[in-house]
Amino acid sequence: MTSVPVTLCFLLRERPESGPEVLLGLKRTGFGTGKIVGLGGHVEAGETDAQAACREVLEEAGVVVLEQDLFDAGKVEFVFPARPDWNMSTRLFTSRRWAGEPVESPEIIPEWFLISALPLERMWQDAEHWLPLALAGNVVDAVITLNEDNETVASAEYSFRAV
Ligand SMILES: Nc1[nH]c(=O)nc2c1ncn2[C@H]1C[C@H](O)[C@@H](COP(=O)(O)OP(=O)(O)OP(=O)(O)O)O1
Repeated sequence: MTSVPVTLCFLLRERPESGPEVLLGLKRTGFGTGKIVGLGGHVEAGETDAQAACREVLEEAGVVVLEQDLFDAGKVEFVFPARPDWNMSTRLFTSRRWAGEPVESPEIIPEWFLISALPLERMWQDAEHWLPLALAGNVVDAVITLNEDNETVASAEYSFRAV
């Protein structure tokens, strides 16, 4: 099975009054248009996963994250049996340190969400299986297989370890 390497990078901040928040965004173009997604995208030739994560966060939300401030949150394989060309091998990162305020780009309208109230009904349906684990500080190893509709979840296999 071949799969395209991609990254997702979740910026995390503390709100003393309400609790921890994560930066997600409304996808305006390309894969997942109309959904709330994590910031990220394709790993280009010659790039490491971490380099790609930093580049994508800058391109999509105008925020500077340094590689040294990324934390490994594991990986998710997205398997689309009806569209194998969509299969993605996704490296997950979190970061609590960055420079700049998120701004919208042609690709994403960024928005902070409470981790205790993730907008799961507006995200890819599979996010409920792996996103809360990754945001809680675990290293996740997940394989999500989609149904023929390329939307609903056929199976979700995962393990995780706390760090
Ligand atoms: N089932 C799924 N659930 C999910 O939550 N995220 C998924 C997913 N399948 C793919 N993704 C994410 C991983 C990756 O970050 C993103 C696809 O990459 P991009 O946002 O870069 O796609 P685009 O079509 O916009 O491509 P570019 O033209 O390279 O920007 O979708």
